[in-house]
Amino acid sequence: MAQYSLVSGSVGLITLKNPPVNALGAVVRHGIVDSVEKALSDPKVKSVVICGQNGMFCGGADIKEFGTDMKGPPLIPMFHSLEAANKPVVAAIEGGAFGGGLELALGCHYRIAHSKAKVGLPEVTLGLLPAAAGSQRLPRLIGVPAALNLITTGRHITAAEALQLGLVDQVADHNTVDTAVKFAQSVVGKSLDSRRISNFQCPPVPNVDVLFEEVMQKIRQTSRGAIAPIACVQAVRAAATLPYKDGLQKEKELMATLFTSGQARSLQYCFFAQRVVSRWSMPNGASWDTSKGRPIHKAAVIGLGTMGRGIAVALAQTGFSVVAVETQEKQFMDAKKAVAGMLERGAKRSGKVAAHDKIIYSQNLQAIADVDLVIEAVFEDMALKKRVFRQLSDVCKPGTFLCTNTSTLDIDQMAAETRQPELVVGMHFFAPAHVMKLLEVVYGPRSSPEAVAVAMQLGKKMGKVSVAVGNCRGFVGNRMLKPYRDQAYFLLEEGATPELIDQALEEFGFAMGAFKVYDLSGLDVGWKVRKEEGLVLPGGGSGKSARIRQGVRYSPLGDLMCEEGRFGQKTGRGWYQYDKPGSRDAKPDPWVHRFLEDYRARHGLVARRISNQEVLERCLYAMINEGFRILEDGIAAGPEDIDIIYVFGYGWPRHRGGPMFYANMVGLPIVLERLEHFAQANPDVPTLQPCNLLRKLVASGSPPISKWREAMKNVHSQL
Ligand SMILES: CCCCCCCCCCCCC/C=C/C(=O)SCCNC(=O)CCNC(=O)[C@H](O)C(C)(C)COP(=O)(O)OP(=O)(O)OC[C@H]1O[C@@H](n2cnc3c(N)ncnc32)[C@H](O)[C@@H]1OP(=O)(O)O
Repeated sequence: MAQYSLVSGSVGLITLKNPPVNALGAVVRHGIVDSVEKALSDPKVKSVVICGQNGMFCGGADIKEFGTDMKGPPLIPMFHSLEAANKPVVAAIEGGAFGGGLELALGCHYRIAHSKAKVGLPEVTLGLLPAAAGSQRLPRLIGVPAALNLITTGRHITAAEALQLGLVDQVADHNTVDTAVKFAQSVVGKSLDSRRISNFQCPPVPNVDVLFEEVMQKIRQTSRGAIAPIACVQAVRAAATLPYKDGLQKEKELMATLFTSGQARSLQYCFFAQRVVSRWSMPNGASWDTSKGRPIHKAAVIGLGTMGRGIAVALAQTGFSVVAVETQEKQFMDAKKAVAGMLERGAKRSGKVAAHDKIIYSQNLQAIADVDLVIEAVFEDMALKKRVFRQLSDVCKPGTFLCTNTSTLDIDQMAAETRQPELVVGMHFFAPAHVMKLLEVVYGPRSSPEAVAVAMQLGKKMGKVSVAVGNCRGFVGNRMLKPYRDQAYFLLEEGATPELIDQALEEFGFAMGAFKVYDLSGLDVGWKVRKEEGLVLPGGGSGKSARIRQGVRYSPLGDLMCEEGRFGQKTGRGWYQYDKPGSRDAKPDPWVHRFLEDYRARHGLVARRISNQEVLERCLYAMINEGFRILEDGIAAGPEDIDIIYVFGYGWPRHRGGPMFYANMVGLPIVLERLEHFAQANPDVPTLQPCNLLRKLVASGSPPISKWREAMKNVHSQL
């Protein structure tokens, strides 16, 4: 609702009330219309202030309404009547004004923001554009280049930046509503014509065509198939080149295309999924609302390789005191230098002081005796990790949380080496750990809810999107990656090239195809793991054993590449060729094509034409099938957890919602039918066998993804 009151004898105060963010649902819109009518018709009222309750102006249109019939007053006429009012209307922005909330403020004659408030037009992140005239008013107010930047990125800006851009008229340090009321009284009687933004001409831009062409080109390169950023550019272009009324018409047409698009549905799903996963739960019933964490003041990082360095930086930048331990002399010296550089660069980017004084370096494990939490990031070797956990258990004070950054290993085996296994959890960061947003928090059978709560809270403080998952090989992310990668290799055997597969995946929207990722992360990493698992045979093996291991289909292609010393970018040769070791510019390599042809000839394989569609179906459906198995096994609490892991940690295009949402969009019967087809053709690939949960969902009429958790409960109770 919106509450109306008369304050200071002559100011009509309209307070938006729709917790938690005062979104502009139908009831609020009715409230605004009624309140404005009251204010404008009351002769005692000389000016109007609009604010939001509980220190929050407005989070925008109510996203939950988008899938409904959206009754109630529409936003555009409402904002026009505010702008046309003959009494000054002032927006008092506390907390934030986003999307429709900022568009409401742009319909007002003046805007006053609290110094801690943020504003923005994040519609693009929801697959939309600011279609309540925001795409037309903002460029008229702050100019085309600045508006283009805000509208196409959706970024939230501070009140200080908004003031600098001319988006707000004043910044208040204390009571924003009081300041706005006084301000509203002070402008009574002043002409309002110059305050009605829709009357403004866009400030002229030299070479407007060149500017839009450049921006469009950049967006086409970076948007990876997302349509909303392109529509945003087109809408701002209309503002720059057309009269307001025509621009508004263009905005409406563009919005009509976006509003019902699959991309908008996917992005809005991601918005809510991100919030769903923060409300974690464990199979034993413990959850975010019943389990309290403990405050962490001082943390330690053990092992200063690539991951340990990033984790130490992320902790220090968040404000934690960190003890960074590395026992090997050379690594220790290198790490100190590297961490200092990372902190300097971070400080330069953020404009803050580099947090050097937050880190104490040590080569001695005794230095961590008084820390509250340890994150172990030593080499991915179980024997080593077990030894470290034994030592940690001896050295640390009782009650210290012991976390491991392992990406695949069994955290329960590490917990078994400690005196308090309930305090052990996985904190799986993604490289580079100070940049990547995802954190998998892994609980084992003995992890306490308190330990999970601590890791989840720590992740949140560090600005990570944290997802709680169960303990299994590879957890969620890496477990699902395996069948995807297996399929990519099998497709090479069957006739594809790395470029063909990567192109299909990149056109789908992945930041990088499977083989470019291999080259980036190093082919030797997986080779080492496979050797430890006893999968690697010299020369790739021969005869029957060449393409079968432990009874299932296996491609030795990755092993053979490593035998050739082709480890990827670091050696300047991998699935692609590079100008020099360390270079990132991947070029197709005729050597690889010959290598594949020889391999096929040796194994009697006849290359066939492989379509992009087959690449997507084989790689993605195999991955999705594993996702269903993960749900069936109770490793992830719901499809949202899997999707958020993939969007934030594995380059899955956000506008496709995540693998499980994508399966839901494609249609579960289609996914099932294709998996059955591929499984029949590849009986030696068990990961293509459709799993029970998928079959049961299809048998029960393919409920929408929001109902899968319920369906999963039934499956679990039947198992
Ligand atoms: C067929 C043709 C049709 C044609 C066209 C029809 C057009 C009709 C539509 C017209 C619309 C025009 C344009 C306007 C569009 C918009 O305004 S879209 C919304 C834009 N706003 C946003 O993107 C902001 C989203 N919210 C946030 O970023 C954050 O929530 C916040 C505001 C910064 C606050 O953050 P924080 O304090 O961390 O809280 P959260 O945990 O994120 O959120 C708290 C709960 O509030 C819910 N929520 C937040 N915003 C909204 C919202 N806009 N609508 C609904 N719900 C919202 C959020 O989900 C949380 O809920 P719970 O998880 O249940 O706690």
